[in-house]
Amino acid sequence: MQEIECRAENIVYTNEANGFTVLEARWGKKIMTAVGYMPYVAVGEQLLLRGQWVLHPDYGQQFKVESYESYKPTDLKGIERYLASGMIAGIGPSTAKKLVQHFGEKTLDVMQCDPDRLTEIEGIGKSKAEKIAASFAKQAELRQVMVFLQSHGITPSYAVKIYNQYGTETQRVLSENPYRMAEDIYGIGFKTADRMAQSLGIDRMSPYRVACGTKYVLSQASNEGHTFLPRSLLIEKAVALLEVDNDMVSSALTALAISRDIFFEPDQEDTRVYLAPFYYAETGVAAKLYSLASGVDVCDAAGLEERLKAIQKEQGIILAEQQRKAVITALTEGIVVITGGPGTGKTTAINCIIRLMMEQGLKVVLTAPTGRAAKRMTQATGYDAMTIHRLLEYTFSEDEGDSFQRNEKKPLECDAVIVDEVSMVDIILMHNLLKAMRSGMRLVLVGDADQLPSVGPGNVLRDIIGSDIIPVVKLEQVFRQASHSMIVTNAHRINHGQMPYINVKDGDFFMEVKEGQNQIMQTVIQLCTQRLPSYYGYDPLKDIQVLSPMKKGVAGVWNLNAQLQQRLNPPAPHKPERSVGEIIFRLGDRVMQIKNDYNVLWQKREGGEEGQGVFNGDVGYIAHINDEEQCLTVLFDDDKEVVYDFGQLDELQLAYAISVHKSQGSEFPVVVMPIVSGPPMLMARNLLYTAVTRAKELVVLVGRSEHLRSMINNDFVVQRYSGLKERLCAVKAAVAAAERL
Ligand SMILES: Nc1ncnc2c1ncn2[C@@H]1O[C@H](COP(=O)(O)OP(=O)(O)OP(=O)(O)O)[C@@H](O)[C@H]1O
Repeated sequence: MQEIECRAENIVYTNEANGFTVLEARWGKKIMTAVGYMPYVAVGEQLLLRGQWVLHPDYGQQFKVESYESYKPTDLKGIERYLASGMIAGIGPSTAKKLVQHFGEKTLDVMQCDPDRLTEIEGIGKSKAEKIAASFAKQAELRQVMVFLQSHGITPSYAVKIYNQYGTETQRVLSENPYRMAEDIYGIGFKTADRMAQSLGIDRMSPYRVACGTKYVLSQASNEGHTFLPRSLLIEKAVALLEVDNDMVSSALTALAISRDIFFEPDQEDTRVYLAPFYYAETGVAAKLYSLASGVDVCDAAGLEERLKAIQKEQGIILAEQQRKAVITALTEGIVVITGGPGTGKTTAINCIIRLMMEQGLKVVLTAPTGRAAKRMTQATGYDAMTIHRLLEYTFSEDEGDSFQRNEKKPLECDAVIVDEVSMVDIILMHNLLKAMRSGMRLVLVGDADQLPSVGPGNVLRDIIGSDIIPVVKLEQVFRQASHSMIVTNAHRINHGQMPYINVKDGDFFMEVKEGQNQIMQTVIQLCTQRLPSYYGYDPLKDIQVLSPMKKGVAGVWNLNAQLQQRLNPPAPHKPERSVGEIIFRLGDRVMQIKNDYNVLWQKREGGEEGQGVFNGDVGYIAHINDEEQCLTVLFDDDKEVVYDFGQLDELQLAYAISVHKSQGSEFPVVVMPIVSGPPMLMARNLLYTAVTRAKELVVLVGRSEHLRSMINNDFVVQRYSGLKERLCAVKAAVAAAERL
């Protein structure tokens, strides 16, 4: 790393949101360009830059800044340029000149220590002098905050987030308690805060550190799908993370319970410890499900049977017994869960439910957890379906964070809600949905309980089914029985622990037997780049999706993406690129949004219609990369453009290959999947089942048959700590006990 002392001469570009700056600086007799995160630097300031020289293909030699310090200018010219730059409110070029002529090298000292004297200059009255002094003090403070944060190991890009959060209070707040950052600022975790705390000399045994670290362990557990942790496991993990003893963690738990940050729940084996949001969500979901299940006006069942017969006749179908039961239950009970694998007639049942409900004069809304699932629901039913977030009128604001406008105070204006793909709904989202439902409304939950569970915490669908409290109808007969297609048949075989039928002549389900990860990876690449496009005419960028069980390794998502990118979208002089860590984003790349961002704006290419929200799992293509404006545009759904600031690129990933987990809720014409050996908790039946059910036209597996067999035999479902099932049973028992009194 090199150090350079220079003076900022011209700010070419600065991104207000993240502080990324391009500036020209005087370095000895030369003018040089420096780029990097240098928030709040002003023209005229002296800079100490640390970083290295790089050669940019278009802009030539530049100094890439990793950290920096800035100081007030000291020479007359520098002072004048600084004041004239517009950074200080109330001073323009002519006032700057007058100030420097009058006060000379003492100008900035006067502004700082004796601002009343500014009135000696013609045109500056008392109030203007005060305004100038305040603005100058703010600049000085910014410099100080940046120095403070960087000296404690915080990078400049994080420093901007921190300053945006705490403003002038930054130094005070963080000196007292750096762990607040982990709670208050998205993207800053316990570990960053802990590093800063160490650097500030905060005692490793401080109770606040232990409490913060313990909460961090619980929130990490929620990222793995748990709504709680058993107390002894939590203590073990917190002790390992914090390197403190058991008693300290126990005391922290007591303090956190008193402040209601966490909740304890007795259990036969071990006390369960919940972070407050998951405790409220789980108890709320159990109570509301129970009340919805028992509080509906019963429709006339005999009349319904007659009407359903008429609908079947009209539509030329005869519902199977279970489908009929599902439809009638949806109208006669407050809640019904309809579950079944692909082609078992769930959508057909939904269509009959909608018809019957509408005939009964009920207002029905259709919803699903992702944009893609909602779109499919619209196509399959002919009625508008929207995401649960849109239905609940989600908003985000800096002050209040996430919130839903539809809630217990302003419930949904309908009589029935039908939710598809409910296996993807986590406990928090379910809670928000139920909060917006009045008692007496009907709820129809439709999904496939054998798919991978939701990415977010909880095991909502499986717990509801397992509780035996809510009516469940399981559809088992497969209708989309395929004389021509093996995909549905094989999905069911896999789900029942049987080997799929593979390589049937003229079929759509193949396996290429290959040994070793390298051969497997090479075959996947050949299939995507040559054989499937030339044999079947598939477009490798649009139609084929590689799904890998794992991220790391030769046949993992990361390597496959790099290899496929190299072949399908190689570098070229006319294709701009932007690298983020190890990933290179190039014009034309297939990319995927990897977190829900409900606030990001999109605009339609045709017609300019605007809207908000891009969702985890949405796939698009890079349409522009603009180095000057530091942004990249992705085209989703062929016409929706979303502009990402370079600082936001952690929301995107290459998507030639994606993980099976990320593919949930999506469908693709062709799925290619490497079958390799791996940890049993990953290489399991439900992962294979989820992958195979994503394909509409063709499945190609590549690997060893033994690994395929062991995946199918492995019906291990990763255990999630979730208490919804017991809670539902407990609510029922409590109500029964109350009724006996
Ligand atoms: N009772 C029935 N008799 C005959 N065909 C049926 C019946 N129910 C459904 N089908 C047909 O079976 C096929 C699959 O049905 P449907 O789309 O309702 O299933 P699904 O469970 O929603 O499938 P997926 O989850 O894969 O979308 C459709 O072509 C549908 O018309």
